[in-house]
Amino acid sequence: MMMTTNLRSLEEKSRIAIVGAGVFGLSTAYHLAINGFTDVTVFDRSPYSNALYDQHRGCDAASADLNKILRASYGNRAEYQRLAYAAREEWKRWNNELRMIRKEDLPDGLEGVGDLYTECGFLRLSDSPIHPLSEKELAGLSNLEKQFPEYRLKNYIISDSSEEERARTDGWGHVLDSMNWSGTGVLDATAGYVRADKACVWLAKEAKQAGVQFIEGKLKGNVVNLKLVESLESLSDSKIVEGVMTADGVFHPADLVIIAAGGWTPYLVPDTRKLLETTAGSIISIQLPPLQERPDLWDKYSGKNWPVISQGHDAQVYSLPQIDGTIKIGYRGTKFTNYVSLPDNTRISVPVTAYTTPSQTHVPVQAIQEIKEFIRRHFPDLVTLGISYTRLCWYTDSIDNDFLIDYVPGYHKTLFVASGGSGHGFKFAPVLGQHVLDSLREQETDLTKIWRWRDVPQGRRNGLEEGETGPRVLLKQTLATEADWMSVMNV
Ligand SMILES: Cc1cc2nc3c(=O)[nH]c(=O)nc-3n(C[C@H](O)[C@H](O)[C@H](O)COP(=O)(O)OP(=O)(O)OC[C@H]3O[C@@H](n4cnc5c(N)ncnc54)[C@H](O)[C@@H]3O)c2cc1C
Repeated sequence: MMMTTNLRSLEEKSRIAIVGAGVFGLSTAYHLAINGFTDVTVFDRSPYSNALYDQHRGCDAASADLNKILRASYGNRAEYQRLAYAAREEWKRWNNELRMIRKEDLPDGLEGVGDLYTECGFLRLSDSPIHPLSEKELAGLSNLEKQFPEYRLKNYIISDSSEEERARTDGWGHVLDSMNWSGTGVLDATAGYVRADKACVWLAKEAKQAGVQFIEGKLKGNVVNLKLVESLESLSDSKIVEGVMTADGVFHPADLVIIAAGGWTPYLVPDTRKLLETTAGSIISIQLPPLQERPDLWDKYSGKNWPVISQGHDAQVYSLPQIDGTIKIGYRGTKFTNYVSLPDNTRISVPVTAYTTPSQTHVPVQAIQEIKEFIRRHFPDLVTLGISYTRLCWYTDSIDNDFLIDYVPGYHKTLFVASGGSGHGFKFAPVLGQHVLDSLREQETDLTKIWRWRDVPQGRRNGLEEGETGPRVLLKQTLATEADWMSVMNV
């Protein structure tokens, strides 16, 4: 068969296969469908957007999580600030939509969910007299204040712990008092948290209603290969993807394949390996005693009384308010990598699926120690409760923290990548796909420009190589031994 080398054009009837049902895949699918695309299929090997799946166990998707932070303070990155506020409006709209649904009509998995977005505020702490924000971030704040008057009104910079300062925090002083904390901090009362797992269920439901097909499961949803047009496979600069192969041996033809596979993206698309690297963040949970026993703790740590709190530059350790009695605390100070050898002798970092009980050893000791210190200092009333579970959560870091959303060069517009969430992608779930669509249509905007395929800046190449010292460490070198694990886990 003669193959054309013309670029494929995107049409509403194009067969589009999306690999990955995290927020990048789900949001893209949803926005394609509501914009008239009629043949969109999402593949995922973990059916975690399905209400019946236990979100927290055995799933390596970054999006499958209890909650995520929504904030708009983005250093001096006005594009993300604007996008975060646009997303915030949509999260509020989703809240309203959910509130309008009668209890008995709520979709499976969303029973009793309440709001998807809770505006509880975000308090960033530093113990040093130096402000917790860098100069760059401070410049960003003043930029935000200029653009968003609401932000100016609801952003409190606390430079000491005086009564007067506390009085200026609109009632948030009780949090500082309870933490027995004095130092510098910034409280952004226009931020909060979103229910991550529930939002995926909601977005998947919306996408299905708009006509998106889902193929999920270990075999039928597991994309093992991109199928290239045979006669062109040997010509490296002239490839056409004609569909995906799943682990059950079925070939699914497609005019366009969108890879939104989170930490597995560099594995599936070798071309992305210079731009993306998969690294782990560590999460622990503390389970409060049952509500009947300790209503005071449930109340104190609920989003109506308690903000998201972080400490250190770039929120090295952070905690979120309780959900159903679970308090999540994360550590992001060191990036942990998991390099494996591929059959072609390249080595890349890939996710380890890790839901662990306290007796297992999958979270780096360093992370646990930093988190324990954070708990001891700021949550003295939780110390005796101990850690109920630990989990690695896999980031897909791009070289510059900007997402990677574009056609992969050399595939005649049959292969597209939507990934590189770099630890801050979730909050954009409601609006992200809209901008992916701009990229698909090759419309140049502020966002498509920063997310497009790019060259690795000079001198940055080594930043993505194995074994780099400093803030990136090989995971296997950092795990606790079974013998010392139990003592590490006791707060
Ligand atoms: C610890 C942690 C904390 C974070 N905190 C925040 C936060 O507070 N606020 C915020 O905005 N963002 C946060 N993020 C970032 C955010 O979670 C991510 O940017 C976002 O969830 C990435 O979504 P994704 O769709 O790219 O990937 P994922 O959610 O990882 O989804 C990828 C999907 O692809 C599937 N997949 C992979 N390979 C295949 C295959 N071969 N076949 C079929 N399916 C496949 C996987 O099963 C998975 O479901 C955090 C991330 C981490 C790790």
